[in-house]
Amino acid sequence: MSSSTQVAKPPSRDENDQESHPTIVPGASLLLALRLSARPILLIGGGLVASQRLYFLLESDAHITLISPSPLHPSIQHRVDDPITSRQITWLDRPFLGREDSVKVKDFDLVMTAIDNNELSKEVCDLCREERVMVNVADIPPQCDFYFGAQLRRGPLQILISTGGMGPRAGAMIRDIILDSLPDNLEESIQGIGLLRGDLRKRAPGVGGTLGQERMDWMKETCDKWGLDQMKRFNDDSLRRRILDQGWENRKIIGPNEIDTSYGVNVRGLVSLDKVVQLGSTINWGSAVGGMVIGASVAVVGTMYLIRTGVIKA
Ligand SMILES: C[C@@]1(CC(=O)O)C2=NC(=C\c3[nH]c(c(CCC(=O)O)c3CC(=O)O)Cc3[nH]c(c(CC(=O)O)c3CCC(=O)O)/C=C3\N/C(=C\2)[C@@H](CCC(=O)O)[C@]3(C)CC(=O)O)/[C@H]1CCC(=O)O
Ligand SMILES: NC(=O)c1ccc[n+]([C@@H]2O[C@H](COP(=O)([O-])OP(=O)(O)OC[C@H]3O[C@@H](n4cnc5c(N)ncnc54)[C@H](O)[C@@H]3O)[C@@H](O)[C@H]2O)c1
Repeated sequence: MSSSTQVAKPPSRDENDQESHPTIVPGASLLLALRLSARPILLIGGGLVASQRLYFLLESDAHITLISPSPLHPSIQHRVDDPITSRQITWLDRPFLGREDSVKVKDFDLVMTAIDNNELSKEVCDLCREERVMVNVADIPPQCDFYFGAQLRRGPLQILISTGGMGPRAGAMIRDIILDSLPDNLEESIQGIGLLRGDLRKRAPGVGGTLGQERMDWMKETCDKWGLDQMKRFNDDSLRRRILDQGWENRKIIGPNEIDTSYGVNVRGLVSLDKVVQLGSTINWGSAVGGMVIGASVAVVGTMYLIRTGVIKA
């Protein structure tokens, strides 16, 4: 890693941790994930660049007011004609008139222009500054409040590459390198961890405080212990229940090798009877019932093991 590499890492809670005060290297963009569901967005222009903007706006569930005279780029026309996506688009088939236009930038959360008219782009930009509306001007990067970037999406995972306006093509190439190096089934793992977080929040609701801190610490350590690949197993309802019963309820971090698949009998060597009894006393039996179908078959194997090792008399 080169000395100028910045790994985005928030300051830690440890006040003595030197990494809590990383050097500030100015000039970066603030990378965010905008949540635009049903938000009004103004898109001016109907060519190739506007068609790319429209695609990402549709995926983010925004409502787009599109101002551009016919003919539209075929991909935009397709979205306007498609009954599913057309609900998200209000198309005004005419040129935008700048300051004189009846459509006002102040009525939108974001404005994007992708037109082949530099003077009009500057005017749109001025209007947005006056109203403090964030604007992307495809043909004048220095006037942009935000840039697009090369993107990839795999289910809930989204990655955006920015080169700070230096080399959009290089950004796309870097995106392809990342795409090739991503492990398979990543979206399944992310889905799984989302389900575990959801279940944990049901057991330990609320915001902040000691419980919130415990919840975050437990979640962090559990993620680290399972690792990205194994997290896909969290999609299994009964496994999640067991991790929460055995781990969270006892404030313990249970890894993939320690998960007790039978509740009463740990097939991986928890053969001491007091441990079995101890474990039994901490079981949330209500939740355990759901895990019984899978647990039962493993318990048979486990019981035979205990018999063979002499812990249980046949
Ligand atoms: C990443 C991507 C996302 C997207 O647009 O959605 C994107 N440009 C892409 C492609 C691309 N754009 C251009 C080429 C031709 C080759 C070339 O010129 O390099 C190619 C290559 C191609 O088409 O493969 C021409 C170009 N681009 C800009 C200008 C205006 C100017 O520089 O003056 C001109 C005309 C220059 C001229 O006339 O000479 C400006 C911007 N383009 C940005 C993003 C922002 C900075 C991103 C960053 O920081 O990396 C920024 C600053 C503003 C913005 O658009 O937000 C998308 C790839 C997505 C993908 O493939 O997935
Ligand atoms: N940011 C980027 O990634 C990127 C990439 C390539 C080009 N560009 C720049 O973006 C601009 C748009 O590129 P393009 O390839 O989409 O161009 P294009 O010529 O395909 O499309 C321009 C569109 O703007 C519409 N338009 C013109 N005047 C208008 C007005 N007054 N109101 C509404 N719509 C109007 C046209 O009808 C057309 O649909 C160009 O200036 C280009 O230099 C940016």
